[in-house]
Amino acid sequence: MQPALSSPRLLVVGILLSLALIVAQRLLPERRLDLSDAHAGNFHYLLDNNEPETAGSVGWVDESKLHLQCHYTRPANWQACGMGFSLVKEDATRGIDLSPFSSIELKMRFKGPTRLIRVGIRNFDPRFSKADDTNSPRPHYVNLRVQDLGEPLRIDLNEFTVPEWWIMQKNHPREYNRARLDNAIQISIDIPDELTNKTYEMEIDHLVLHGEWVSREQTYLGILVAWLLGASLLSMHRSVQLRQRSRIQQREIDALMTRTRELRVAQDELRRLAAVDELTGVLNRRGIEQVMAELENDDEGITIVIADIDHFKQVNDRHGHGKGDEVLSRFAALLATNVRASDVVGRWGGEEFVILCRGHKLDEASALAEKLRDRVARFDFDARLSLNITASFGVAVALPGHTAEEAFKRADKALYRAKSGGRNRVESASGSEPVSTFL
Ligand SMILES: Nc1nc2c(ncn2[C@@H]2O[C@H](COP(=O)(O)OP(=O)(O)OP(=O)(O)O)[C@@H](O)[C@H]2O)c(=O)[nH]1
Repeated sequence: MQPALSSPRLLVVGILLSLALIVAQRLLPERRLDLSDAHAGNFHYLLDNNEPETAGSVGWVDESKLHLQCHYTRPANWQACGMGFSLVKEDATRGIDLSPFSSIELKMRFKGPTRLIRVGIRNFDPRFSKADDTNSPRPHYVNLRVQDLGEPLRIDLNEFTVPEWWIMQKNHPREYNRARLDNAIQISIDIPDELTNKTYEMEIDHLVLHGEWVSREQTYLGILVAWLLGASLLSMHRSVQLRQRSRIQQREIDALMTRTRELRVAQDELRRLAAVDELTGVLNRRGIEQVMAELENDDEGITIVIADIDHFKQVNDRHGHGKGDEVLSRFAALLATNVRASDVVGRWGGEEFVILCRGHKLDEASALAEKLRDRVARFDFDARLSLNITASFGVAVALPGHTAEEAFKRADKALYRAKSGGRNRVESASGSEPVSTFL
């Protein structure tokens, strides 16, 4: 199944969102600050000299304070003709950060015998500017040709430069002379020319700062950061998912291994049960055959003792089949407890049992059979009934390299002799040769 947060789907969503942001940035309305708007409470003032009465006249033509005329009648130390637009409110040292703005739009009319007018921006820099020194805020200027003033002009804020005369005059460290408009307190328009005995008139139609609410650079940076953030979140999400998946897989592997172990134990138990006689708990015929096959390959040879209960039919007849079963169980237990741990006891069938021992010493095997015979004869199989039984034993050995099957046949023949010789006896097959067919 495709996960809800699939990578291709996220990629498409991310691309669409990025495109939408780029388009939205372009469609956003402009940031505007109209300094010529008479109703916006902007403060305009005249740029003139200190003694306008004596030196001439600079004044507003009407109450809009956007239209001025100046005429100096005699030269003075310092003269000015222009208007200023204040960018401060109560605190004269705190202006406007113009970095969100990119340009100034200016439309004005001008009359007078000069070729250039000057647009200036004063930036208050607390490192060296003083509130009571109007020349201390760093000036930035752009000169405009009078002949270009017929049409509205767009002046890029990057065009403004710090004038040399100010740099010379102040002698500040170099970094103070760099153009910087982060705390602009005034924008001015004036005439950088000879003023005496000349008449100038200027009228501002509009003076508007333009900028973007969110710049293109900010938009692209935002998109880039969002992509990086998204990619990191996605890779974190994926790594958590992978870790969870690997934990689940590990748990499944553990469960499988546990199940395999359980199955192996159950299989071993089944195998064991398949080789065990249900009534007596010793090996059954299948189990005996397996052990015989294993011992056959042994270097030490194999000893086979066959034990057969005498007249067992009478036990069943006299005491019932249930009692007969009990006797069989006890007989098996008696054999098992009287042989070595390395010997194997099994029930061949009915009342016939087999003891398999490693080695091929016939006298030792006969002694073992004799011991068992004696124990059986003296064992009380039921205290209440005083049930005593006897058993006959046939013994044979197979030398290394000889088959157990052949030794088994000889042990069986020996057992037959024990039975026919009166029972409650041990008979051993002489040697280890194959049994002749007429025996
Ligand atoms: N209770 C019981 N009896 C069994 C079982 N298997 C075989 N028998 C009985 O064992 C008896 C064997 O009898 P026979 O083969 O005549 O041998 P026997 O009576 O022991 O006589 P000999 O072997 O000649 O001494 C039969 O009556 C079988 O029914 C068993 O699992 N339980």
